[in-house]
Amino acid sequence: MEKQLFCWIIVNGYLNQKKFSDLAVFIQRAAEKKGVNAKIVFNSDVIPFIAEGKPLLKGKYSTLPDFVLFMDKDIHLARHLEQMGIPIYNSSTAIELCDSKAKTHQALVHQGIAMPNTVFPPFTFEGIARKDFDAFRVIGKELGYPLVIKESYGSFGQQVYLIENEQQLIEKATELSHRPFILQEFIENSRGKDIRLNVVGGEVVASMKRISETDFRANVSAGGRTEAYFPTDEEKELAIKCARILGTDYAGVDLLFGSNGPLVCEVNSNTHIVSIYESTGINVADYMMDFALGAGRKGR
Ligand SMILES: Nc1ncnc2c1ncn2[C@@H]1O[C@H](COP(=O)(O)OP(=O)(O)OP(=O)(O)O)[C@@H](O)[C@H]1O
Repeated sequence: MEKQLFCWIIVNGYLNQKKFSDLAVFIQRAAEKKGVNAKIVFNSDVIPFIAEGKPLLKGKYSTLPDFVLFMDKDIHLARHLEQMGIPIYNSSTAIELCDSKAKTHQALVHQGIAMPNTVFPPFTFEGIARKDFDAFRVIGKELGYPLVIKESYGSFGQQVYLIENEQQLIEKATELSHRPFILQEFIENSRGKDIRLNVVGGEVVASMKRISETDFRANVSAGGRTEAYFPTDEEKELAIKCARILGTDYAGVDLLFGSNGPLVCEVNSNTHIVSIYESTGINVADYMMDFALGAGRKGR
């Protein structure tokens, strides 16, 4: 009899526990349907450490998994598991590139990917460079107003700000002086709407449109609603290309409606697939499981 496979679904143990638990249970059900024994593991419950030059784990577990679906952004844990020889999806490199909006845009820039004009402002962790507001005045003139500030590390639209004028720009740059961020031209044509394309193993498997009547951000947590969406070939191609360049096995690729075609907004390595199921009836977790089960044979 074939040995039953055992996987971990790793989710964040610190933030919004309910949201991450719902996501993990959703994936766990998909695993069970395929005969895989899946355990939900919070990143806070496993501690990577190096002892006598070897990567080891301490924490609440008794058996190591055959593979891991990594739905968190804990890059050190992800890399540590790889160093222990455990196959993980997505890879730590892909997670790292998606986690930082600055790194995502820089990874995509030479690859013919359409994106909003984007600026990487002067930055030091001491906040010194931010005191040079002349640079921001130049950036404001270059991008025009309104413009968008996005903290490099953020989710659910909570660290994305619409800046209407120079005064607001200086205030926000001061407020964020110790946190990395990027600035972008505001894509007026996409105000309050965007699309999310879920790409698994190089194919678009589900898509939805997010719409907000009240906020420039289309995020559901910012009051947006979702509906099923049928992407154009151009949109699909762009999403697949972004997922491939960033090395993701599965990704939620967000696109904006540019006036001359789709523009990449960002790429999520730990995409929340429950709302896309609710609006399309498509269970992305089934595809993710198939990918993980087949990846050994096909290679990444
Ligand atoms: N340059 C832009 N022009 C117009 N709207 C934008 C722009 N960038 C972002 N938005 C809007 O703001 C929302 C949040 O931005 P973004 O996706 O980059 O942040 P996030 O916090 O990572 O969101 P998520 O959790 O959905 O991944 C987008 O879904 C989009 O509706």
